[in-house]
Amino acid sequence: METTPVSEDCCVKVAVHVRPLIVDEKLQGCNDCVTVTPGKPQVQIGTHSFTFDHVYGSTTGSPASSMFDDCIVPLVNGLFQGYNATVLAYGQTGSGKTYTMGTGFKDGCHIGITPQVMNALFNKIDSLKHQIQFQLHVSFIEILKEEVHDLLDPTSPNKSDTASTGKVHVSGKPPIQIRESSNGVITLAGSTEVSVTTLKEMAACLEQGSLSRATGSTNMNNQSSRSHAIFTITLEQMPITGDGSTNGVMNEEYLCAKLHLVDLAGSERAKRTGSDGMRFKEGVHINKGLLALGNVISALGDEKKRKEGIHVPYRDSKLTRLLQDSLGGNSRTVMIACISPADINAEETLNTLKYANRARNIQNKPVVNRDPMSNEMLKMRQQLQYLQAELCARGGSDEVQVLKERIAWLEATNEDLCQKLHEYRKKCNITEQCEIDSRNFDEEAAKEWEHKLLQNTMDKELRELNRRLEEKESEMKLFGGDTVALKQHFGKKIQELEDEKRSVQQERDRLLAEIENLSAGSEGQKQRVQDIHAQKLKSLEAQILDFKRKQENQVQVLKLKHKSDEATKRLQDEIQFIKAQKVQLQHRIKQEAEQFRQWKASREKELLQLRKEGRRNEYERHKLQAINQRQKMVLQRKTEEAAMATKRLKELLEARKSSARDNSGMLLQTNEKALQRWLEHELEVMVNVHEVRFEYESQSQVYVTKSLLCTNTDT
Ligand SMILES: Nc1ncnc2c1ncn2[C@@H]1O[C@H](COP(=O)(O)OP(=O)(O)OP(=O)(O)O)[C@@H](O)[C@H]1O
Repeated sequence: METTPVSEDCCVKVAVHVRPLIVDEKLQGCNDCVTVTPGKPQVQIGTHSFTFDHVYGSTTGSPASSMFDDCIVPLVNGLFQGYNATVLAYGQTGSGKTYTMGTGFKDGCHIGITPQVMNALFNKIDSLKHQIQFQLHVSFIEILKEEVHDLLDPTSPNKSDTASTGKVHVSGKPPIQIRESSNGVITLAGSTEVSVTTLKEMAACLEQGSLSRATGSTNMNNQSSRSHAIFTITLEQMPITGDGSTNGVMNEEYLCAKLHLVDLAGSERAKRTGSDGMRFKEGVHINKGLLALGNVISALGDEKKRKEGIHVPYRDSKLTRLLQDSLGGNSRTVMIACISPADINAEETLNTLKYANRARNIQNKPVVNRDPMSNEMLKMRQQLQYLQAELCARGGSDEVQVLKERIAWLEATNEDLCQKLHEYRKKCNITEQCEIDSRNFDEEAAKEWEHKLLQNTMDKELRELNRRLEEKESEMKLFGGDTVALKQHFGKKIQELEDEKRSVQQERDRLLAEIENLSAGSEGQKQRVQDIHAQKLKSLEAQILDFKRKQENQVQVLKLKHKSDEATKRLQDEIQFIKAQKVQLQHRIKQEAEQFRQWKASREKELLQLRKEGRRNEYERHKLQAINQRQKMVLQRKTEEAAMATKRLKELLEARKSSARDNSGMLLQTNEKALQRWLEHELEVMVNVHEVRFEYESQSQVYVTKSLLCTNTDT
């Protein structure tokens, strides 16, 4: 989707929503510490005072019911004119963001901005459906611990059961990738875009996504959103022609706009939310994303820094990357800062107000989003109209033929463009289909596929640029030829006029000479000569008139030449622009190929490493096998020795029995001690053998696992 050139500069609008004290806060005996100046969009907290575009809630602020009409209706209307829009709810945990946005579907009850947007959208569509054909798509994603998850993934199980228990849950699909297209538009590869035709269908998407969203219980909110959620509505429109059909590929009125409804996770302090373990980790990610958002707002909100062209750190988090267009880009944006009036939250409330105050300085540049091919055609048509006007101004002359040829050529180009637009749309559909299919590939295949697709797209773009360049250059040649023809024509006319001027001067000289002679002649002769002179004067006057007309023609020709020079200049600029685009694209192709090469090289290095490890494990295994073999032999020997010793022991016992009375007690004692030492030694050897065997078996297990891994990666 391309956009028309700069349309308007507009600041991010900021509204504050002060929620009432909730039961928990009342039970803790909290006091209201936020004051709203009656009749003014002004908030005071302690010694600080802030002015915003609107302030809702509290006893003296505007009623929250007017928030939709004041802030959101202009954005919805803008969608129908092709302007992107964003509504962003920001604030500490438990301050009422989800309540305000209406993205927390609860017990079938819909309150908040999103359901109201859906109603307004369908009401407007209903009133325009006879003139315009609409197409609506919705997507719903969440950013959870720096991963983007699809909340409308039809393959993920229904989470309604877990949601009600307050347990954190996530979508089953792999995280979605953020991509930036050639014209800088941020897209989500692989997120579900549901086509909807009725309010009911859209509401069902909101419900499904809300139920799938990660929520969890903290000390500050028993149903706290643990992720940033973005509900996006895409509105495409195409006027219907008199015969009831849409204008299709020939239409330059095709518009497409997106509305992002963003419910951010709340900023929180682990101490106050009482979060530990998983909830603590979530909190860290939430705060990191919000910090990155704060840095972006600071960079954009500081006029001095902006003028100095300071780097805006959009790439520091997924959240800021996705909101790139909403903050400082192609979107009309409203930020709703949600605050709690309770004095225990005073510090967080002050921070939120400071944050929101900085956001007011952000300048966006929303533009009407049109189809690129339609734009190109619009330009061609304007050129055609200009040439037709030029043709009328020239009347019938030699150049008419040249212009007619150019018009025919332009019409042929126009047709060619229509055909290309048709093919382009078809390819887009195929690409979309391919993208859906590719979700099932494993990571490596997907990466290769993505690289090929990107290279193909960029090659196509390059071919298209070359084609346009050729076209413009041949057009330039035509203009060049045109200029030569004009010059020849102009030179010829000047020569003709010079000749005529000379002959008129000669005639005038001759007449003057005759007048001189006339004074010397008779009366009758005088009369005759006077008649002749009257006639000649008449014809001279006619010649002068003709001369004047030709001079006027000459002026016309000069004007045309001037216009032609301007058109040549324009073409030259266009050619320069296309050439610059071409260089950029070639650079990108090179960069992308280099990135892919590096990725491939690191992947191969990893494989090599794994193979090396495999070989090392194999060697270890052999070593352990040898040790084991040795230990087995020792064991065998010791077992034999043990058998021998047992035998000896038996014999000794026998001997002891038989000569108990005869032998002295001393000898028996010595034998028993030797036997005990031997038994201890045997025991130690057996323990050693057992340990070695255990080690061998566990190493074998590790080896088998790694070999399996290696085999999988090789395949
Ligand atoms: N304007 C309001 N009027 C009445 N109750 C409200 C209002 N705003 C919020 N609440 C209540 O306050 C509680 C917290 O609101 P909510 O869940 O919307 O906060 P949150 O900012 O989204 O929190 P988190 O960032 O933790 O998700 C809820 O019980 C909600 O019903």
